Amino acid sequence: MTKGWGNASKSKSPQAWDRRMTVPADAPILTADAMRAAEAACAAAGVSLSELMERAGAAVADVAWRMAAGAPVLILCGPGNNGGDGYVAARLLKARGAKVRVAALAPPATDLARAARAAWDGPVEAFAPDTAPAPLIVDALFGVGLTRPLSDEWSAMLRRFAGRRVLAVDVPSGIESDGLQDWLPPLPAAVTLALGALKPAHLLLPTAPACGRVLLAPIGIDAERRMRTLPPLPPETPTADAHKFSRGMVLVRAGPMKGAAGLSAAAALRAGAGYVVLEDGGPAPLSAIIAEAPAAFRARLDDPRVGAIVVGPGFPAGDALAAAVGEVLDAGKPLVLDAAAIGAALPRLGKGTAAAILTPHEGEFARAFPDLRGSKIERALAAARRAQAVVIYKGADTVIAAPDGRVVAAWPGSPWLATAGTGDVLAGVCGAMLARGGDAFDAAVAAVGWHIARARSIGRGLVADDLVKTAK
Ligand SMILES: NC(=O)C1=CN([C@@H]2O[C@H](COP(=O)(O)OP(=O)(O)OC[C@H]3O[C@@H](n4cnc5c(N)ncnc54)[C@H](OP(=O)(O)O)[C@@H]3O)[C@@H](O)[C@H]2O)[C@@H](O)CC1
Ligand SMILES: Nc1ncnc2c1ncn2[C@@H]1O[C@H](COP(=O)(O)OP(=O)(O)O)[C@@H](O)[C@H]1O
Ligand SMILES: [K+]
Repeated sequence: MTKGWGNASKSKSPQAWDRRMTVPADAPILTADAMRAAEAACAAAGVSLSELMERAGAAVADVAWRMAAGAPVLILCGPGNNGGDGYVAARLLKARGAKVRVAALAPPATDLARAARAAWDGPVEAFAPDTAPAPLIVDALFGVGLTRPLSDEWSAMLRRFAGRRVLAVDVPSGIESDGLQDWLPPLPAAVTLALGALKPAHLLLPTAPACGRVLLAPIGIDAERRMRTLPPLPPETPTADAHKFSRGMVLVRAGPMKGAAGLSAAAALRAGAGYVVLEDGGPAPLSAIIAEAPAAFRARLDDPRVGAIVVGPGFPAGDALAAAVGEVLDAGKPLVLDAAAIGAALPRLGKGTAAAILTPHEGEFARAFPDLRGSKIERALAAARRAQAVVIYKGADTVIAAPDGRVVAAWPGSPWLATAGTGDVLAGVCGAMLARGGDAFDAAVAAVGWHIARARSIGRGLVADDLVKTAK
């Protein structure tokens, strides 16, 4: 990833988390290249690009109409097709009776944008340092075609509108949509209307907070579903004939910091595992956890009812961890590997080992996969392929990736999770979801969804124990 904040962002501090930062659930995500391929497929299937732009502009006009609520609108148009969407929206808003002004940064440079400009019958101002603002600004300057940071001059012109309500078309201008650069936009948006699909930058740091509330206008693009946003949580009700072992049995291997493994074990129980065994148990938030001495725990590794083993929480790197990881890998059961257990297991993963979920945070990821480059999505995918395991690359912008190319981006989570021990909880929840049987990627997605939903329902004052102490 390119370091430095680009010209646009020198004076910016991170935006406070805001409840209005939302994204649609289970929505497709496309890179700029994939977007262009989808656009070409549409054209091949008989939907013209001008029809796509008309649909995009109509969706922008709809959202702008509601946001403006009768107040004047200023639409800023760039030279490309993002600007084209702006001209279409201007025409449709004017036809609905809205008070619309258009200011252009440069003349239209594509055939589509030229046609959209020609169909707008109102005046076009030059976007300049003295352009008068309006209560609603529609940012249609640059979308997925941005190839370099905005100039200082344009950034300053945009910054003058800070504090106004801003609707960004596709992405706030200045953002590199694939999430490869950390350029921040000079004018963050209250609402971003993603066209056809969400883009990685809507869901990854540092750009996601600047997109505000992200809405999706489908516009008829047939986006493949390999990459998507977090789906709604599946129902958790046990089947009528459930018994404790059919709901999944989870083993949690403890290290020297026993509280961490205790949290994982409690989380596995709370997330629906029917039976949870904690090796050499120390303090644990729930007394329903079965604590066993190391010898008895080792004997358990062969128990055919075991659905998943969790190792890593509270277990620093060293010989003891290497031995513990070796034993659980030999057991051939589905695994959750957290913290230093990831690096310890890596050389053996994918060589006939059972399904595994790895749960690295940023530092652990960098230690285990120091050579990987690209966006967080690309790095998570490359790690998953290398380890032949599902990777939950944690953080405020958690990304879940599978070796077969599936990705779920979980932005926005809950910032109340930024407290010690919540990663131990996530590892235990992964254990519960994995122990149900089924696909490890689906288990990881369900675990992240459970974790975030639980954190949101608790909110202010959350400590890791709260995630597991009560059913609600
Ligand atoms: N795909 C779809 O299905 C649909 C896409 N649609 C819309 O199209 C948008 C993509 O349009 P796009 O490809 O024309 O690119 P766009 O973002 O308008 O910018 C390109 C222009 O900006 C210029 N330029 C770039 N960076 C610059 C900089 N820093 N400073 C100055 N100039 C810079 C660049 O010039 P160049 O780099 O060639 O010098 C070029 O002239 C997409 O986001 C969506 O809104 C919808 O209409 C419907 C369906
Ligand atoms: N700002 C944030 N927004 C959403 N989730 C967060 C944020 N900060 C941390 N998290 C989540 O909290 C958990 C923290 O895990 P980790 O760093 O391993 O903590 P620990 O090792 O203390 O248990 C992860 O699931 C991470 O995704
Ligand atoms: K834009």
